[in-house]
Amino acid sequence: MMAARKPSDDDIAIKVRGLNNCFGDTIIHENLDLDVRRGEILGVVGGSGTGKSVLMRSIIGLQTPVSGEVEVLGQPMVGMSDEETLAIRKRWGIMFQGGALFSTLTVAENVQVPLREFYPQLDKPFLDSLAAYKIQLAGLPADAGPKYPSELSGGMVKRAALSRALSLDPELLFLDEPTAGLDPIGAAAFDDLTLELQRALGLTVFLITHDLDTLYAICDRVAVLADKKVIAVGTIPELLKTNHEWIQEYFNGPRGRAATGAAQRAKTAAPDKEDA
Ligand SMILES: Nc1ncnc2c1ncn2[C@@H]1O[C@H](COP(=O)(O)OP(=O)(O)OP(=O)(O)O)[C@@H](O)[C@H]1O
Repeated sequence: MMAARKPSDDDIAIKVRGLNNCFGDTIIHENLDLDVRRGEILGVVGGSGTGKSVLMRSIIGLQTPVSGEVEVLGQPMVGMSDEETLAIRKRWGIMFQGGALFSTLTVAENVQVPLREFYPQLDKPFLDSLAAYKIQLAGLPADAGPKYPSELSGGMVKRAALSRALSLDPELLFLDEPTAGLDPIGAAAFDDLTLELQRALGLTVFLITHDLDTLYAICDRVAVLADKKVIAVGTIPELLKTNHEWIQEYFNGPRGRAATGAAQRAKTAAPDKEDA
């Protein structure tokens, strides 16, 4: 296990500079800059269609930007050799929106997909035991392994997707709207799990969300996408000091106020809990 380190500007896991993306005539990102500190949970928020998923796809190399630089764990993502691409892909895990599990594979087989791709020499008993461990790590019961995604509840699908994202022991975890569609209790449980795993495994987490409770509960900092770029990055109290209309509406609207109240009540109930 890695020792917990305080995330700092001196240790950047993901660096994005001058990113430009467009589809046809539609500009999605214009000169977007972002730093994700190693060891932090960075929440990424923004209105629908502001380009959060496209940003994630640009970082992991699924979207070739028109221009700009992306560096992940010190590795420039443009112009990589095949070996470099494989080496960097081993170091991250991704949970796509909705889980994106293979419906014809069981949970255990889904978890084994990245393991088989990167370590084809592993034999079946070893793959089975690795999958069982990852399934347990994501808080699923052991009997979830042989089940198909269609046999799982929404919360279990998320956990299965998380266990697959953890299959390669990643340093970086990308989560695209992990609590979308979960009831509040399920969402809070998933947040707790994310935080627990992040702390225990020393992960850096890039977390796209619309869920204000998630931001308050587990994110170290929040990056706000608007006007085709990241308009602000900081802790929630720091963001609240900015005058941007969307930020004020988002955090000070009825849902934002409810989430602030809930976070304050949780803090009062557990005053020694580390600030998120
Ligand atoms: N492959 C594509 N081809 C054309 N347009 C695309 C493509 N992918 C995304 N877009 C467009 O880019 C914009 C940003 O999409 P993106 O999915 O990144 O938004 P988002 O901020 O993640 O939204 P949401 O919060 O609704 O998930 C949208 O207008 C979308 O329609």
